[in-house]
Amino acid sequence: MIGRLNHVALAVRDLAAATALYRDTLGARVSAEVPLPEHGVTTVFVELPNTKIELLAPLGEASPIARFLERSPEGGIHHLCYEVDDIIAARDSLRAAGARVLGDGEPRTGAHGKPVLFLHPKDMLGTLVELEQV
Ligand SMILES: CC[C@H](C(=O)O)C(=O)SCCNC(=O)CCNC(=O)[C@H](O)C(C)(C)COP(=O)(O)OP(=O)(O)OC[C@H]1O[C@@H](n2cnc3c(N)ncnc32)[C@H](O)[C@@H]1OP(=O)(O)O
Ligand SMILES: [Co+2]
Repeated sequence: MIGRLNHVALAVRDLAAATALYRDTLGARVSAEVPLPEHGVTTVFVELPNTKIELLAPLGEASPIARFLERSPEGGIHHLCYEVDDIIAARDSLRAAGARVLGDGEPRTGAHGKPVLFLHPKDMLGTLVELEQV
């Protein structure tokens, strides 16, 4: 079912500083900031040869990463995103296995314009998992 690792997401307080660290200190290629108000975050993608790092900053009052940053003020690894061929088949199979799909269970359009879903961290070894249909 799951395929390539599409990205590893880091929640950060200061997106400009995080972008400068990856661009200037780590010498990586980084995208422009992209606000995703429907997801309550602003994102920057760090392009690596074998995957991407998604830098996430809260956007708006109801950001889903706000409490994460309250718990971890320095930021930290927020989620892993795996690619799937068929997100509905994956969702239904995971539900049958007892995993909780977050939100209303319907895929939403993610940062890459593709359908995404999230699985509860408590069902995924303590790690928030995102699935992206490619
Ligand atoms: C889709 C656009 C873009 C893309 O790549 O395309 C993105 O990735 S956007 C990313 C931001 N959006 C989301 O993360 C949506 C899914 N996330 C959620 O719905 C929430 O973050 C949720 C429900 C996972 C946690 O929300 P919150 O922290 O407010 O809930 P709790 O405080 O009640 O936490 C419950 C329980 O889970 C633990 N937790 C929370 N977040 C994480 C995490 N990222 N990794 C691991 N564990 C997490 C938290 O510590 C609580 O544990 P407990 O033992 O009960 O204290
Ligand atoms: Co993501």
